[in-house]
Parts: sequence; structure tokens; C-alpha cells
Amino acid sequence: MSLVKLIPTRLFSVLKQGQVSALIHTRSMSSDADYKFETLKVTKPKEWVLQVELNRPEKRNAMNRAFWREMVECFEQIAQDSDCRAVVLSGAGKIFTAGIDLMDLAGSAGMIDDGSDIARRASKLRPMISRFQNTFTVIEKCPKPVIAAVHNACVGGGIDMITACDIRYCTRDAWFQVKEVDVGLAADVGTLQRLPKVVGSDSLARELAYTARKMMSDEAKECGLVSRLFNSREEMIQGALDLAALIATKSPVAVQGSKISMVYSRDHSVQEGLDHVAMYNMAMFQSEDITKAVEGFLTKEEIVYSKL
Ligand SMILES: CCC/C=C/C=C/C(=O)SCCNC(=O)CCNC(=O)[C@H](O)C(C)(C)COP(=O)(O)OP(=O)(O)OC[C@H]1O[C@@H](n2cnc3c(N)ncnc32)[C@H](O)[C@@H]1OP(=O)(O)O
Repeated sequence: MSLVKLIPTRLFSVLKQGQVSALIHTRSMSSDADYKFETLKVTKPKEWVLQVELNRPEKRNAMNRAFWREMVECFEQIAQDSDCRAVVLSGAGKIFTAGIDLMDLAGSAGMIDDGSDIARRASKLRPMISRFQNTFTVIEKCPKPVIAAVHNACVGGGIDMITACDIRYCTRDAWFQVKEVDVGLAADVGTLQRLPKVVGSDSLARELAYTARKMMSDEAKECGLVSRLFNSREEMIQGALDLAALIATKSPVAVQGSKISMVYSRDHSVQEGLDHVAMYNMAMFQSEDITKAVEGFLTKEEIVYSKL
């Protein structure tokens, strides 16, 4: 009996018990029309691929109150969208993003200063900061890979955002600035935690955070903040969409499992990471995707994976 015939019998018998299919059926399906936001434009440029575009070009995609809320809604929806396997995150207009909306920031500072005791004000601020942090943590928690496509300026909150993404591309005219010290803030929504790990240099991350100096695209590529440079925004978006489409041809069980494992392993010891992926694969090793992948290898036919 051939390997192709042997493997399916064992694995499909497990599937019939509903261990994997139950998981699949809890997911919802939606089209780009189901994603309606004021500050984000969501399109579906390719099968399985969503493009989320920061969409306040006249304000240089500054992150206002609606944005902080809508990113959470958007990525929580994407996490559950079984028609989406990869996401491209880009900015509309002249630049990628100018970071936090400074008008909102000034307004918030006024609102906090209500004359009450410092401890009471501080205890109101804590959950607010946690909510802001969640705006980018949802990208990391979303099991679908997210590719940031940065053109021109990526400032302040933009660095917090892209360091929560899986992969970063940029144009040759791109520049990056950990700008928070210039507005009197210690960055508090992810840059200080994620950037040193992304660039693999605590020294460089501190230099950028303490000085707010601009880092140009060639240095961003050299230090590993981005993995590819492009001559124009159009070429970059095409490159990012092609990458997303390639990811989408792979088993979603394997891709999503890889993301979950890599995010976990980044913050744990090698042994803890191995234990975590062993637990994960106790279930996922039983997926029909392994059978399909082996079948595809042997028959040379296109593999069609079920939605996840
Ligand atoms: C708990 C909080 C956690 C989050 C913390 C995050 C912190 C940060 O993000 S710190 C960084 C804040 N951002 C900045 O300091 C950047 C300010 N902007 C600029 O330096 C320039 O705008 C930029 C170099 C990005 C682009 O320059 P360009 O010449 O292309 O555009 P402008 O003419 O300056 O701006 C066009 C209009 O956009 C408005 N705008 C730009 N940035 C912001 C912003 N961050 N917030 C609000 N609005 C912004 C600008 O006012 C212009 O509007 P208008 O006058 O109505 O045309």
C-alpha cells in the first residue's frame, strides 16, 4: 500500500471525532465589505489576503481616538475571519503614519487633570494605557501573519505598531523615529519591549529611544527592522501582497501555529517554547493538512486547504 493511502486512513479517522473540525466551525467568514471603519480602509486585493490601510491621509494617518479603538475591532475580526490567511498593513497618502494624534494627546492631558487626588487620577490612567497597548497587541495575538508595508515616515506610535507585526517591508525613502521622548513620554505601547528583540540590539534600541534620531531605510534594513527595501510604494505593496498570497497557499494550521509558537518562544526559554509547541502540536499534528501536504508532495497536485 502506498504512503498516500496509509496516512489518510489514520488521520481522517481522528478528524471524524471532530477534534479539528469543531475548531474550524467556530470561525466566521466575512468579506472586506464587513469591515467598516472611519480610520481604516480594509480591502481584499487577493484571495485569502486583506489589506488594512491607515486612512487619514490629510492628517498623515495620525492615530486619533477612533483609530485606537478601531484597530482592536479590526484585528479581533480578522482573527476570526476564516477567509483571511494573511494581512498587509499600509498607510494611505504621503506617509505611513505620524504617530499619535497630538491634538488628542493634548486634549487627553487636559481631561485627566480634573483637580482630583493624584492616586485617583493615576488609577484612571492605568486602564487607559492598557487599552492603548492592546491596540497593537491585538496584531500579535491575531494568528494570521501581518506584513507592515512602510513608506516615507513612520513616527512614534508607528514604531510601536510595526514592531508588533510579523514582517516589515519599506521603501527606500522610508524613515523611522522613536519620537516619544520629544513629546515628553517614555514610549508605553510596545516599542521599548519589542524593538530590542526585533533588531537584536539593546544598544541600538536604547540609542533610538533616548535620542529620537531618525533612522533611514538602509540602516533599518541593516539592523533587521525591515527585511526588504523597494524603490516605490507601488512596488512595495505589490511585494507585500505577493508575500501574503504565498503565505496563504500554505497550510493555515501550520502558518498560524508557527506564528503562535514564535510569539510565545520570543518571551520564553528554549525549553518552555519547545514544551509549548509540543502541547500545541498534540492537537494540530492530527490535522488533515499534514495528510494533504504529503499527498500534494507525492502527486504534485495543487493542495487545497480548508478554511481556518
Ligand atoms: C498612551 C499613548 C501611547 C502612544 C504614544 C505615541 C506617541 C507618539 O506617537 S510620539 C510622535 C508624535 N508625532 C509627531 O511628533 C509627528 C508630528 N508630525 C510631523 O512631524 C509631520 O507632520 C510629519 C514629518 C510626520 C509629516 O510632515 P508633512 O510636512 O508631510 O505634513 P504636515 O504639513 O506637518 O501635516 C499635515 C497635516 O497633518 C497634521 N498632523 C501631522 N502629524 C500629526 C500628529 N501627530 N497629530 C495630529 N495631526 C498631525 C498636521 O497638523 C497637518 O494638519 P493641517 O494643518 O490640518 O493640514
